Amino acid sequence: MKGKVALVTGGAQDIGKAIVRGLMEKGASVALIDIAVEKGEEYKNVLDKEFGSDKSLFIKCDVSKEDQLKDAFQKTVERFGKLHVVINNAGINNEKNWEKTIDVNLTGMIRGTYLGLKYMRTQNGGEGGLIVNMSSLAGIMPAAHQPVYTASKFGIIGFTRAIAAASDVGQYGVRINTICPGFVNTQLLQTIDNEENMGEYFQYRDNIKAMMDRYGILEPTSVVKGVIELFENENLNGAVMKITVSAGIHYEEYGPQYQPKM
Ligand SMILES: NC(=O)c1ccc[n+]([C@@H]2O[C@H](COP(=O)([O-])OP(=O)(O)OC[C@H]3O[C@@H](n4cnc5c(N)ncnc54)[C@H](O)[C@@H]3O)[C@@H](O)[C@H]2O)c1
Ligand SMILES: CCCCC/C=C\C=C\[C@H](O)C/C=C\C/C=C\CCCC(=O)O
Repeated sequence: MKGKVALVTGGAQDIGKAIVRGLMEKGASVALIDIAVEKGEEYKNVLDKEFGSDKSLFIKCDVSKEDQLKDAFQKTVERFGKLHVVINNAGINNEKNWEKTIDVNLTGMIRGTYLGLKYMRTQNGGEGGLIVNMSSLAGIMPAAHQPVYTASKFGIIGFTRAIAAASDVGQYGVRINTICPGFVNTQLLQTIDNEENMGEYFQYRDNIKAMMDRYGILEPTSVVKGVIELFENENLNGAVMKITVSAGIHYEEYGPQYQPKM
């Protein structure tokens, strides 16, 4: 990771914040992109003291806004000269304002992938690299009280597997993966206690809490381990990583995939 440049969306808090630190500890320079300005600037100050002020960059950006996301990628490359790792991690849980969930979780992630490819594809003068799109176990097993969150996370997996195949066929030099964690101990889990997020599914919050008790809750560091594994193993393009308390890091197995002839 030494000499590599990474961009992490939703990097000011919880899973994204832990990934930023994990990549910097391995020697990367990191741009953390987040809508939360105070948290982002505060974290950047902490990182400056630990790693040096030239090693990270905070950029205020709403990933659902095309211009802001384009600008964030451009600023990252202007500042660090290149780009090797993109972690499209920013995500929300809002079943009431469900269109926003699609805008942030799915549209933002698709745009983040295309922008990553723009700067990283070898055909464009990039040095290749890795894109990780944060899905969820809810992208594999439908979560009854999160239908739109589930749709966004299924969409991330479908898009990522398809674009990873395109990268193979087109020899982009970029590996593209999804990570699907089970419950992780973050502020996102607090949203189930909020009617503004859950809408009509608010009444089922105790069922969801019972699931958390049954399956257990991961710490963000487990997800960091997943990212490092995907960076270090170059043979996993398109793989869908699952992380659970009971089985740790493992991979979803799919049937044969349509593969155009080269
Ligand atoms: N916590 C879990 O149980 C869990 C499980 C599986 C997957 N995930 C996924 O992991 C990712 C991170 O989740 P988390 O639990 O750390 O959530 P979190 O709410 O704790 O943190 C999300 C971060 O994203 C930022 N963000 C939100 N909307 C944004 C936007 N429009 N533009 C830019 N930044 C934005 C927030 O400010 C925050 O810093 C999400 O994609 C989530 O769906 C979480
Ligand atoms: C069931 C939905 C809970 C919604 C809580 C709010 C946001 C959390 C989102 C996470 O991405 C949900 C992650 C996983 C839910 C699906 C399966 C449960 C875990 C099963 C297991 O660990 O083996």
